[in-house]
Amino acid sequence: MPATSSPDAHPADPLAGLHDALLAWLPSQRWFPAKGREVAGLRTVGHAVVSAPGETPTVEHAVIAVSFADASGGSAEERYQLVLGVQSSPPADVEYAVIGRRRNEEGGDDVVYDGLADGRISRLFLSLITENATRGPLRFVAEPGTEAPIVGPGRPLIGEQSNSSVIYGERAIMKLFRRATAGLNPDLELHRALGRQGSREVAPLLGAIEGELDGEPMTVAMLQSYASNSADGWSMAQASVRDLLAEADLRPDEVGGDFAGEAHRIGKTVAAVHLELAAALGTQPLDARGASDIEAWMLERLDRAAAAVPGVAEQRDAIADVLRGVTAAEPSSLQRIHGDLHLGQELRTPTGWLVIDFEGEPSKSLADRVRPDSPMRDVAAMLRSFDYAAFHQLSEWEQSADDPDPQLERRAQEWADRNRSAFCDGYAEVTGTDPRDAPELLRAYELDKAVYEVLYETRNRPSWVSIPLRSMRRLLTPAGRGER
Ligand SMILES: Nc1ncnc2c1ncn2[C@@H]1O[C@H](COP(=O)(O)OP(=O)(O)O)[C@@H](O)[C@H]1O
Ligand SMILES: O=P(O)(O)O[C@H]1O[C@H](CO)[C@@H](O[C@H]2O[C@H](CO)[C@@H](O)[C@H](O)[C@H]2O)[C@H](O)[C@H]1O
Repeated sequence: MPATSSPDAHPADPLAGLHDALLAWLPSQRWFPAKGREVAGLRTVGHAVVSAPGETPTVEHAVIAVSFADASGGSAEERYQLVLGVQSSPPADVEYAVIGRRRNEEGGDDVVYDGLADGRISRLFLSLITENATRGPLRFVAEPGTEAPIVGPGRPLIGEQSNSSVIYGERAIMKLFRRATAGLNPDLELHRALGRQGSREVAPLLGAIEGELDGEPMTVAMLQSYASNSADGWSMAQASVRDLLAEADLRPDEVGGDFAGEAHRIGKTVAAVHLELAAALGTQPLDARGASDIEAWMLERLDRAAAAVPGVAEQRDAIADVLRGVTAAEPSSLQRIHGDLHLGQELRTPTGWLVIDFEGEPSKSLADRVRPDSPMRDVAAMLRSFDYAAFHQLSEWEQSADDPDPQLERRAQEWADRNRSAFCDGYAEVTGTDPRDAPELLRAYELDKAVYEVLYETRNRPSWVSIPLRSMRRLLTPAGRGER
């Protein structure tokens, strides 16, 4: 069935003439997560003009609701934020971002385009933040006590992103949250809490844009200090694994580009963030009741993954047994955590590591993303990421080689073990608690993450799914239990 604009779109809907163009444009946007799903319709649920009368271009902020024909791949309807530039003839450098044309009040046509592509619009947003301005329902707020960045145009960040960011002259970075959700976005909330705690493990928050959805506050965007001259942990780890697989006769500690020193530092950084989050936002005991709630969420998501992926369904009962390890574990504590940690969420700066993107797993509801959880979830997610780094290279190598080499698989496993262990050592040094001392809890969280990843990869990057499937099998064997 072809996608149509919603029949209940109000004639006064300012985007009414643009629905079909938007429906054609959305699937080509990296941040639009529902690429494979059949779209049933679109309606505008929020709209405001942000530019002042007479300002060129006209800038609009909109929230659209996209509904899907098939609800089994996720929610039946998802809401997204748009910043739109509107001008009869916009400059040539935003041509690539054009969405479509819309009739204007004079009876002519305007071009409507993705506003973040236009340096004039990103400059306007930055100056409104520094002025603590209000435009319609949008409030632009500078973070108290921070130095105002020099106002200038931003350049859109090109790369793999769930949201959309613009960078201001290597000084600041603004992220527009694409998924529109009523409530305070945890990325903003936790950056604010950590910044006020004096954290050196996150980039300082410089400001935010706040709006409204369903009569509640909503986070539109977040501005923070830009760490220039930084590299992300995933790229660095990939370079290290590449060196190892090229020198298959050597051990991970013998080749150039050994990553264990960095893995140890990342462990210390994650531990410091956990201590700071606990100090800023408190802790609560992980008692029998809390553990049984966590077990119930894990089992629920296991069943969702099993319904979608046969490889998970086959192992469902064995996985469930491991997940029940959460209730068998010693009492510990719950607190706010990162929630979706991986090597790509760590930036190596000349002075240390920064943790970014505290939004939590993108497919979870806001209520689930802000729920206190065990810090073990983050630790387990990092351990998974070391596995990913090692085995992603191997699976690529295997796909291109005629004759798979078992020696390389052993080497990749050595790389993962060495770095997982260095990470845990670093974590234990700072918190005084070694994650490996709670092996059943750690294993349950690692397996829960692997199950999530199998579903994530099936929906987003099917050629990667063998990586978490391989780990899932390893975590179900007795040999996969030991961390040391
Ligand atoms: N403070 C920062 N300094 C430098 N680069 C950053 C900073 N924050 C984010 N980035 C870059 O932007 C990318 C996307 O940021 P992220 O917060 O992960 O966005 P998303 O939620 O869209 O995935 C990161 O991978 C990193 O390259
Ligand atoms: O970065 P996001 O918050 O959008 O997180 C999602 O995408 C991640 C991939 O970009 C995904 O992470 C998985 O792949 C990583 C390698 O690309 C690997 O390091 C992680 O360990 C693995 O989980 C993440 O799960 C997903 O929520």
